[in-house]
Amino acid sequence: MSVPIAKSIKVALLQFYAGSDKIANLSKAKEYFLKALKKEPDLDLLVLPECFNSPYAVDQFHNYCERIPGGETTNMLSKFARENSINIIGGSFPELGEDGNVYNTSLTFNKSGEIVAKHRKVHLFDIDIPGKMTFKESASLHSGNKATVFDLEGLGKFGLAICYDIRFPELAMIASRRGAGVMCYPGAFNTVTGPKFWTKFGVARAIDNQNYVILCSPARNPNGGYQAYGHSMVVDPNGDVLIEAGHGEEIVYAELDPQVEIDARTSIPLSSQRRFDIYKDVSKDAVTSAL
Ligand SMILES: O=C(O)CCC(=O)C(=O)O
Repeated sequence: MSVPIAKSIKVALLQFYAGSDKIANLSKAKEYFLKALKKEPDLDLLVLPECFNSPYAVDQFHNYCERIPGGETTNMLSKFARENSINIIGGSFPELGEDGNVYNTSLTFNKSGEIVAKHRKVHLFDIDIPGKMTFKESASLHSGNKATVFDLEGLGKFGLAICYDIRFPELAMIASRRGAGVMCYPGAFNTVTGPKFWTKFGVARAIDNQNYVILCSPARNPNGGYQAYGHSMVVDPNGDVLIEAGHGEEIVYAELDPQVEIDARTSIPLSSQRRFDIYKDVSKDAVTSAL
């Protein structure tokens, strides 16, 4: 029986908002890292929100984008992870790709500061709810073209996607079929769709796949611009919300217990009851998780 998460994982979700000064945003991220580690020195994992080094605005992404590796955001995250021997899921920030296009990209670093995962947001946030919310990421961003699943040494297997990606259950399913025990979404829902959907998606992806789900949002910015929903949360494999932030700047902490996941999967054994023979019109990925 493979074990999706290898040990109890102590995680901190850093919910803060970004301003227009990129260097100040990076300093703020570092300040929040240090705050979290001071409060909980034995943390295994730090998680940042979507677009933590720039305003969340389609006309701004190209002003903040940088190369990976080599850019100042990647360098700061890598250095902090290495110097503090801590794993970091680095929210997301605008990446200048080798093709000259800009992507909304999330990096994960291991304790040695190495990049172990890179996810480019696959589903761009293009919606129009008349009079309430219009957003068109595709006006300035290009989309990624792969699902992201990776190992964090000593902790287990993770899936990673960004915000709007959560509306497409396939990415989380692929991660789960490949053995992930945790699905993480840095995400910046807003005050229109957040109250209606955010928690439901977190719970749905957890129950669908019987894994932990981490949602990490920016805080609401009192100085205007895009208003994120906040409410960073951790949901357990039974769909119970373990911890939930408000909408201001704060850090929330949770512990992911492997036994809860094992119990959920063994008592309701969805993975052995799946009928891939009748799902032929839905993508089917390699199955490596035996639970
Ligand atoms: O799906 C939603 O309602 C919000 C998505 C979003 O804000 C994003 O993808 O950044």
